[in-house]
Amino acid sequence: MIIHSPFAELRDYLAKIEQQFNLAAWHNPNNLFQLHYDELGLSLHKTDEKKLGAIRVDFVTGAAAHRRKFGGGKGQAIAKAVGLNKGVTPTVLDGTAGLGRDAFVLAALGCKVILHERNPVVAALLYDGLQRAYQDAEIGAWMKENMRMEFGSSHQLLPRSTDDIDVVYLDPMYPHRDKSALVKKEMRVFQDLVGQDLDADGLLPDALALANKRVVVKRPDYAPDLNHQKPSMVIATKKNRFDVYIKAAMKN
Ligand SMILES: C[S@@+](CC[C@H](N)C(=O)[O-])C[C@H]1O[C@@H](n2cnc3c(N)ncnc32)[C@H](O)[C@@H]1O
Repeated sequence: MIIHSPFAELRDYLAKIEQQFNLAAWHNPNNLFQLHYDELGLSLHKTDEKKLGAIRVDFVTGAAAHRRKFGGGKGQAIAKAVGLNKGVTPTVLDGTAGLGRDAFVLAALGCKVILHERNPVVAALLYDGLQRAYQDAEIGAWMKENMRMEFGSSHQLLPRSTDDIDVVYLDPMYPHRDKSALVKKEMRVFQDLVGQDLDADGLLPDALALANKRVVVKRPDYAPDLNHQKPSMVIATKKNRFDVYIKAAMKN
């Protein structure tokens, strides 16, 4: 897979991304997926579903900017799940980063977040989104301080981590029941791009070994417990739940 772009001056940067994430070796079934780089950065397109539009990572404008300014509050389920309290801002390792949405929510709430992503195409999108954010005059320094990614599988990276991690956050893919338009476009593309993360159970023991305080697993409400392991507590939202495995109390 190569990155298409009208900008000749970006060839070196794009070649670096192609190389870093080994995009040439990635199996692109029937050339279904394409990567483009335009004035808004790197984006993914699915050629048989033009209506879906582009999928890209944007930490700087739109919904991300709003969230950064207004946070979303420590009352929201994800904040409760990772144990955010007054004065407590844990270091979180997001072992299944995807496009970094949840990681950004956590960073906006004050956490320092390390992101792991193993899918080369998703990792390239995430990397480019982070690079553009790092260069932003307003949030660049804050982003560099609070969000960094590592390309690879958490199956290898979690046991090797030397970071002092309070919380490991996991949100592996799980088969969606709902095939209707209700399933967000991004989720549908992800199903085809990434598959089902059938090896996700194996992440829990490594996550529990690494986290000082807790492991949080995001699941659709109908999914079984990860690794068939009962959580210490469950925080339910409309369609998802956060299974929380507590190791130690959150303190400053
Ligand atoms: C459901 S998405 C995560 C979405 C993410 N929480 C967000 O808010 O954008 C799951 C992602 O985890 C990645 N993933 C699954 N297992 C992984 C592993 N063992 N190591 C690294 N990434 C993994 C998949 O490639 C996929 O991109």
